[in-house]
Amino acid sequence: MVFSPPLFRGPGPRWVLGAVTGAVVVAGAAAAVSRGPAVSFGPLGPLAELAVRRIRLGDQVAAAKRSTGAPVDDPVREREELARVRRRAAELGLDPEAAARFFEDQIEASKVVQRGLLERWRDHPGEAPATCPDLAAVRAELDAVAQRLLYELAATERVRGAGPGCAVALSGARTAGAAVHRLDALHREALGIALRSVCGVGGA
Ligand SMILES: C=C(O[C@@H]1C=C(C(=O)O)C=C[C@H]1O)C(=O)O
Repeated sequence: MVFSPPLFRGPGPRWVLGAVTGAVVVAGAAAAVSRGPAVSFGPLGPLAELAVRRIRLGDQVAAAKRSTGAPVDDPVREREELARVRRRAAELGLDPEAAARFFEDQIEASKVVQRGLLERWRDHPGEAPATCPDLAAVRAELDAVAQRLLYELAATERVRGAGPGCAVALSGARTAGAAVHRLDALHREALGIALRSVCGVGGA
């Protein structure tokens, strides 16, 4: 289910706009939770959904690394991913460097989640997952999500260039994504990092 409010461009005090948007978002998200299916809010909703999906995959990466003892940081893998992002962004008519900066945020968000969870599981071993995901399989999923994120960046170029309208749309999408997926403080922090440059990621 997708809510698609128009971008607000009219005059009027910003706080009224923010309050109304916030109320609509929370009400919409709460209704969606009660009905169960995934929901995305507004024109940037799908992008926020994908960012949440990628952050959630960080949980599985952390579980895999907890079992194997592999470090959170893998600079070689990061470089490979960013090179691929630059290449594919250019194919889609996006600014490769801006797209790479957006993905640096996705990577940072994942590492914040991984470090947070590994610390939590070290201090409370009873909360640690019993299973050990296959890191290669999780990485294949991360790659698939990356491609979808790039498509969304391309599809939302106009919205992301809409100045204050972008900030309003992003706030709604982020709030709805966090509420619908019931993100805890750690994952909300990660979502903030993942989406912080959305309104500044330009096209070619
Ligand atoms: C997700 C991983 O952990 C880190 C985060 C990465 C990412 O978000 O793409 C890539 C490499 C690691 O620095 C991983 O090792 O695959």
